[in-house]
Amino acid sequence: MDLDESIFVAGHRGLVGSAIVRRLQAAGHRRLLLRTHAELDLTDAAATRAFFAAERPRHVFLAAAKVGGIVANNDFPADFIRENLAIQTSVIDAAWHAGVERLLFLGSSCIYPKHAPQPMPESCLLTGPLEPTNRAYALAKIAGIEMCWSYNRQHGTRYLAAMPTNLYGAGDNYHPTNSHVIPALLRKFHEAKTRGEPSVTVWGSGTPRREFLCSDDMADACVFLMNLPDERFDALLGSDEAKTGRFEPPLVNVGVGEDVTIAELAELVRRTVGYEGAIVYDRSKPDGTPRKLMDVSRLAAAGWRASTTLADGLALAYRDFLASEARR
Ligand SMILES: NC(=O)C1=CN([C@@H]2O[C@H](COP(=O)(O)OP(=O)(O)OC[C@H]3O[C@@H](n4cnc5c(N)ncnc54)[C@H](OP(=O)(O)O)[C@@H]3O)[C@@H](O)[C@H]2O)C=CC1
Ligand SMILES: C[C@H]1O[C@H](OP(=O)(O)OP(=O)(O)OC[C@H]2O[C@@H](n3cnc4c(=O)[nH]c(N)nc43)[C@H](O)[C@@H]2O)[C@@H](O)[C@@H](O)C1=O
Repeated sequence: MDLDESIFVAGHRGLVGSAIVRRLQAAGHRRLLLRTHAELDLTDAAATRAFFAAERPRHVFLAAAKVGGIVANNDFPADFIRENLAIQTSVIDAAWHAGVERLLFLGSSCIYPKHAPQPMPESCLLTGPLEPTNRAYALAKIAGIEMCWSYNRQHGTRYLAAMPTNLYGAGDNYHPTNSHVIPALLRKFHEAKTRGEPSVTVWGSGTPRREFLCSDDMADACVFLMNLPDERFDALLGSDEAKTGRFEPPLVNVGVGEDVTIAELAELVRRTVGYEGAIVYDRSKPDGTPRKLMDVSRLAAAGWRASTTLADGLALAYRDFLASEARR
């Protein structure tokens, strides 16, 4: 991406979108196209197409989505499937009409089967039943991958789908119930410390394993992928199964390649916050997928690795949580 080419970052005020903007600005990109949800509702296909026709972005990072943790996904499946299908359909189709050169669609590791082999390679897509707590969201994301693949096959576009593992970092959603586990635990441990409470309740059994990637690393991976030279970018676009007989969607996992149990994570967050009370488990809350570890060999072969340790990332995230509380 040249520094003067126009780049649309959809969802630029979110966890990942804001990190992508910081990363692009640090690299000197001068023509970022940014619209808030209020300025442009990406579920509105006509408005999205008009925006693309007027602004003609060359590159698109599709980081706008309806996003939430395990309980939000489980409680509002209709919202998750409807909004995500609508956003990605509007943006991918408008990008094609406007002649966008490259588009990066962000999915999620929950697209893979609940009992996928660990670590999960891209090739295990569509090989088994999904985790029920986020099946609606996962199916929307799978449809997004298929859309990228279909537009590439039919229209010769270059749309790549990147599947991030669980993310956290500056600008996260710290809602007590709708958020993901790291922002939720930062809030819970911090509030228990400041109120002098004897224990913190962690959902589920503590046994599920998760892999956590800092949003700044995620943004770095996204920009790395979009900057790959043509031949290496195109190698990630897979192949047309009708012609090759091979199931190779335009898909790349983004993760760190290591995971921890939720109990280990809770202990790390407890130490990060400096809370000295006990941890108790609420087994009435869902565990979700038992394990979700990405096979990141495809991305590593392309030349990218994560650089932030979980301990450093948690310290950064806790500082961000404190800053966001101070602004309230
Ligand atoms: N966070 C995580 O752990 C993971 C995230 N992902 C994926 O990464 C991507 C980014 O997620 P993340 O940054 O965490 O999400 P956030 O919720 O932090 O940000 C999403 C952004 O999309 C915007 N948005 C939502 N709906 C619309 C709409 N209809 N029109 C315009 N803008 C809209 C939001 O704006 P507003 O807030 O104003 O509605 C927000 O700025 C998503 O595709 C997500 O599925 C994948 C795996 C894990
Ligand atoms: C990124 C991913 O995010 C969602 O899936 P998930 O991996 O299950 O994400 P989570 O962060 O919400 O939970 C991880 C684990 O942590 C446990 N847990 C403990 N205590 C809290 C807690 O207080 N809050 C939350 N949210 N979880 C907790 C929780 O019970 C679970 O075992 C998908 O729906 C989907 O959106 C998706 O793609």
